[in-house]
Amino acid sequence: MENSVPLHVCHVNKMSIIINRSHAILHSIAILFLIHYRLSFFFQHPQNITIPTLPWLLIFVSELLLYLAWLLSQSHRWRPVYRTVFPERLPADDKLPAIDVYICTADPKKEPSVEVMNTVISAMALDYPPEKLHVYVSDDAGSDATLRCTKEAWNFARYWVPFCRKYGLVTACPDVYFSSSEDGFKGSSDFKAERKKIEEKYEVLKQRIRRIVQESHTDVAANNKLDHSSIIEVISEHHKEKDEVKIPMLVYVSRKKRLSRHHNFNAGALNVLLRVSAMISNSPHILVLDCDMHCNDPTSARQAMCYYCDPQTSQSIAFVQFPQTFRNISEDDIYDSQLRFIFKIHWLGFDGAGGPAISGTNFYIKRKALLGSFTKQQDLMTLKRSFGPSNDFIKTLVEDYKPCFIKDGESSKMLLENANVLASCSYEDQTTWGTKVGFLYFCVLEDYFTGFTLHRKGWKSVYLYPKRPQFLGTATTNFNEASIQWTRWVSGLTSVAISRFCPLICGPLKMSLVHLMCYLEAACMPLLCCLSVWVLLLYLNFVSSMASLYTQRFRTRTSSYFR
Ligand SMILES: O=c1ccn([C@@H]2O[C@H](COP(=O)(O)OP(=O)(O)O[C@H]3O[C@H](CO)[C@@H](O)[C@H](O)[C@H]3O)[C@@H](O)[C@H]2O)c(=O)[nH]1
Repeated sequence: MENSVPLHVCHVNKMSIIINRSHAILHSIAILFLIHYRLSFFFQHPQNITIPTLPWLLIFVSELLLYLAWLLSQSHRWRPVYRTVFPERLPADDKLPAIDVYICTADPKKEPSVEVMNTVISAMALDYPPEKLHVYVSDDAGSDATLRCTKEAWNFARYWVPFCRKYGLVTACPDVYFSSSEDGFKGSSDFKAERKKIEEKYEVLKQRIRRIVQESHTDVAANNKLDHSSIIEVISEHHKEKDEVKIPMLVYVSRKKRLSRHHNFNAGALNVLLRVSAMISNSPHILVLDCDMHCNDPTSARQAMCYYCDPQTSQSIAFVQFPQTFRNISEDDIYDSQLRFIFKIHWLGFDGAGGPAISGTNFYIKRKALLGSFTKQQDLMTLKRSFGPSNDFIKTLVEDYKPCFIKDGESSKMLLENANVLASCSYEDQTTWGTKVGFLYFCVLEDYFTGFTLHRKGWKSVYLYPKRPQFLGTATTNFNEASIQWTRWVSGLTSVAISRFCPLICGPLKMSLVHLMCYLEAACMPLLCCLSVWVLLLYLNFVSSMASLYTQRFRTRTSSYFR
């Protein structure tokens, strides 16, 4: 495709760059003076040294750690950029590439089903050709209730999606749409009547979901979320009647789980989806969503495609990241649940340096970046060693391969059986899944580590921060939840910082120094801050023991004086 007008532009804010860099230089000069001051203490004549050396050294080490943390944090301020896209300039719908949407859920008791189904419905309502959009729900709990709710959601989507398309709704999530007064009092009488009808259907959907969930709570033989077989169901094929308006395909996937096996959390679920979806739709692009993160605006897919449809960027860009925005933020937000410092500051600088890290959810990623692409001439045995024994899956790795999973509206039984094998817990044994291909398992933050590995290999990424939030989720709002989440993130980042994958050791392959510093800052910041505090505590400990020593001496002297 040849475009005389660009599909996207990148703006560099020169003024903020000048201010940030001047501040960095001035600050560095001040730091150099401080280092000189501290160091000169050690080169004094021993007779002039009146202060004990150890506390001086401890303070100095602590300061050095904080200087290093400050230096790394400058990487985000070095070249912040923001981007604008022009989706209206995209080629015609028939030329757009297909997209698979992955929505992962793990526990129907902790993750409210109404919310999860709203995410599913909003993804189905994305403004994209329906035959090129396939939505996959991964249910790690293997819950019958979630499967039944997904079917109900599909039923509702048959009315909701055409309604959104017909009236060009800007809110794709039914719960948000109906709970706000958006469009409620405007529009023609036809629109108002139709809106009322859909709203009633939505109320029925909510009631049904709640009933299903209640029944599952009272069901004695409820599923064991840690031990169950795999289930793959193409929801749409159960409805044989022909709908006038096409809606995206919806597939329910629950991977096999056994108590004796490690399942690698979200990354494990995503890798199963990568394999199963390859057999069904094999779309070249994938949108990953957490189950509590609904599509707030239907245009995100077209916005992301502005990079993938541009021949100049399509080969190098692995993923397009959108920020995480939340709808349940309190006015005070004392724990910064919005993560403003990440999504409003750091990611803009990360983008200017080579591309942001993957943020777990809200990103469009290229299948090729995760799996590689191969020709028919590739050695089959080598591929099997890497991707596992399934011939059918290996066929899907060949570029532009289209699986014939669905024929005349029905899925092929044999391919469905094969897809179940791909979702078994032993499929990844003796393969490179999670170590070299797919989402990587090395640390609990699969997003950070997978993004870092892609950048190390030379892939780029972009950060899109449009005015209207494209995705909206629920944030942690109390101390308990926030501390659990932060503990997981910090321990994940620290495990990378102290491993052989520390960006300092294995980073500088195909990344710029500033980009490397961005990754290094994320990995090392918790460690650097803790270490500096630890050294300071050592110092305080030293000071207090010295103080008690002096008080003791003083007491002994004064008591001997009065005797
Ligand atoms: O074994 C698991 C664990 C989690 N999930 C799903 O993964 C998503 C994220 O998990 P959550 O426990 O909510 O983690 P958060 O800390 O809220 O999520 C952030 O951090 C994670 C890495 O720790 C990323 O995977 C997420 O995408 C990112 O939003 C949710 O939809 C879960 O249902 C699974 O499917 N299987």
